[in-house]
Amino acid sequence: MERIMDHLAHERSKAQFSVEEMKIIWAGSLHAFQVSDRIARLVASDPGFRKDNRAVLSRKELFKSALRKAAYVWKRINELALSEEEASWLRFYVDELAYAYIHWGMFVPAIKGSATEEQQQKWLPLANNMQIIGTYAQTELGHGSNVRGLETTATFDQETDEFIIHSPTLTSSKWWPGGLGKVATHAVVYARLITDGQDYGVHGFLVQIRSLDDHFPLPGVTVGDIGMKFGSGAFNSIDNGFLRFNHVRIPRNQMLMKVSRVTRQGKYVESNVPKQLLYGAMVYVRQIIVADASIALSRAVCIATRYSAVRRQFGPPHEDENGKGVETQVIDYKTQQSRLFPLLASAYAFRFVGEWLKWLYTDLIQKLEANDFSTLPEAHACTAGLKSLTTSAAADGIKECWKLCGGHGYLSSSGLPELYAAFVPACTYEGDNIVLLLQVSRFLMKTISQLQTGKKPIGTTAYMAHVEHLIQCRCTVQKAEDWLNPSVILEAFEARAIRLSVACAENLTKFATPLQGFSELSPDLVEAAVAHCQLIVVSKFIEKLQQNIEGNGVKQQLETLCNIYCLNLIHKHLGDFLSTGSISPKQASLASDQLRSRYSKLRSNVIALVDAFNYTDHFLGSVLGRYDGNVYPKLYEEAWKDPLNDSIVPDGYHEYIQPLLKQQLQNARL
Ligand SMILES: CCCCCCCCCCCCC/C=C/C(=O)SCCNC(=O)CCNC(=O)[C@H](O)C(C)(C)COP(=O)(O)OP(=O)(O)OC[C@H]1O[C@@H](n2cnc3c(N)ncnc32)[C@H](O)[C@@H]1OP(=O)(O)O
Ligand SMILES: Cc1cc2nc3c(=O)[nH]c(=O)nc-3n(C[C@H](O)[C@H](O)[C@H](O)COP(=O)(O)OP(=O)(O)OC[C@H]3O[C@@H](n4cnc5c(N)ncnc54)[C@H](O)[C@@H]3O)c2cc1C
Repeated sequence: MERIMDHLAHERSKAQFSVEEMKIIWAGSLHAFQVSDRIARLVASDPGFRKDNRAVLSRKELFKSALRKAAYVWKRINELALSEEEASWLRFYVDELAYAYIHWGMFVPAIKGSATEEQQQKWLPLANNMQIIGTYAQTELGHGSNVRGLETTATFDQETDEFIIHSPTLTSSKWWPGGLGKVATHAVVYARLITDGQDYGVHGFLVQIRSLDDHFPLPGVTVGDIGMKFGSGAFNSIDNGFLRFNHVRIPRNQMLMKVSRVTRQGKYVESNVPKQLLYGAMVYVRQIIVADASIALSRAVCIATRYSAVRRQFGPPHEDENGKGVETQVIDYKTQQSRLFPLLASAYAFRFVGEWLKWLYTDLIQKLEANDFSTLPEAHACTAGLKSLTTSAAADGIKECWKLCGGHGYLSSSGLPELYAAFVPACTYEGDNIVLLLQVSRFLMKTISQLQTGKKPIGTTAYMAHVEHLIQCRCTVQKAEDWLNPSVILEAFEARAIRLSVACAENLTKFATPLQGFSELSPDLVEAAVAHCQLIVVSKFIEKLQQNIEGNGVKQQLETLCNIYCLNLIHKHLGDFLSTGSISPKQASLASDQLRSRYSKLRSNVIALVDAFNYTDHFLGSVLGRYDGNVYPKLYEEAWKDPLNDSIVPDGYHEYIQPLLKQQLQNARL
């Protein structure tokens, strides 16, 4: 036991940089670090936020426990008079999915984004004080991705000045909204607006669905939970629900009227803001999900890295720091490094691109407030594309981390199965990842076609202005060290991205209609979108390194991580880089040499690099990822806690095992 604890301490002593300074870089600022650190400790030390029994709770117990915690969170927020920032850290570290995620993450933003000032003044105080609990009811049984295909109707009745909300078919039943099944009192419902017999497409409406007195559904409302979801714990603590309306009436002023409105006379009037602002809540949440992806991946990487340093298998006996003969730490196997270290690098890369995306979103909101809508298409493409790229990579990465931990990774107590089950739906919710990449490719094709009209591409597509150079340029790498030059890396990624996009644009012209071309070429378009999004991540990592980064050795570690992130992508997508002629086979081989050498350079710092995430043992929720590395005694202790070990002879022995054994005995005697 002592040896293992010493072992991680020894790993930490090998770090070549200031972990404390890196913690600040990871958090984003000294202030963010101090607040998050304080709240993380507060949560970890409060028995009311215990979560180690989640995997063995039944669905009903789990749901009730999530309700209890959500109420306790609210109580603590008020008792401690926490600021909005502190409150959101508290919800984050409690780490239990409940209705509050949708209430704060989607219901409130949807009101802020789509309601008029007057409507906000009425509804936001109620929502902010949790006097009403809201959900975001967009998806239906028959349609999720195709929002324009939603079937719920909101028909204006001029006589009573009301909308009649109705579910005309089974497939129009709302299906999936979180917090809807058993908790929400109100919902932002997306429905087709019909007035004067004309269908004006999908709009948002604020609908009360349950009584505020006894919590029963209001007349005409049928509502319930859609059932168990993948994995134990995870999303089963939340009540994703179904909802059907039978001619439910709401006042006209409960249509969210920022984008367009219906007058007392039933006239449909558009405002001067683009109709896409109706989808504003999705842009907001997609940006948050990119930050979630870096957190989910970094949690898994932290667990797998610490455990890989503790775990030993095979190898010529080494001497440890005390001169004892020991086997090889699995983290020293090159295969383990080549699977794990790129994930560590990705966690940092996603953190920085998430930080940038947050800035982009804030900038967008400021511009929208000034009636400048020019950056909306780019913000939509960036949030959609990066949500897709980072969640797919994080979900795959978490699964890889569990395999990196061998058999013990499969145990609930490793924390990895639940983390995976909780995170993998991020590839689907807030937009299926492929559907979102197709949105990016549509944006790219539009940008390319506009190049011919002389329109200058801006922001993340600015590189497209250099299309002629990027189509012809040749990568200058001659030796492995040349791959450490950021401008060489950037040019290779730009060349690959633009060549894939231009090839798609050229191929599209070969089809009878753009629609047909888009459909036939969609796999290629998705690849082009991935290449563009990876370029954004790479360029934002490189930009981060150009900032003033303080702290002993911190910048050097980030440079190594950036190199690993980029070179590993080249390695994984070699087909693209070679087929587009962005690099040569010889340069690809030099990139692999350099990648191997970066792994060796990173090795002594990896434990400190995961310590810099500053995750408490409570938040990690993993025996394998414990800070002290005291894995084996704790695994043994955890095993004893399983309810099956409550009795020595299991329940069912007398009914099912004993008769069997006795029967065999009788047979044997015969
Ligand atoms: C244990 C720890 C784990 C941590 C996990 C944290 C958990 C967090 C909590 C989890 C909460 C989950 C909550 C989930 C909620 C949901 O899922 S809500 C439902 C979300 N639904 C979707 O995302 C649907 C996806 N579909 C769409 O977004 C769109 O309908 C579409 C695909 C974009 C539509 O395509 P299309 O029909 O072709 O487009 P149009 O509708 O006609 O649009 C025309 C133009 O508008 C542009 N556009 C589209 N969307 C937006 C937008 N959001 N913003 C700005 N612009 C947009 C589009 O590109 C078109 O532009 P042009 O090409 O210029 O015409
Ligand atoms: C855990 C969870 C929580 C959720 N929470 C909410 C919520 O709070 N509120 C809410 O309204 N919704 C919620 N959703 C629903 C979610 O937003 C949708 O499931 C999501 O948008 C995907 O839509 P879909 O289910 O219709 O998938 P589909 O579109 O049916 O996807 C099925 C397959 O078809 C493919 N596909 C679809 N269209 C195309 C296309 N044009 N081109 C190529 N391939 C295509 C997809 O890639 C996918 O492989 C939640 C979902 C989950 C899993």
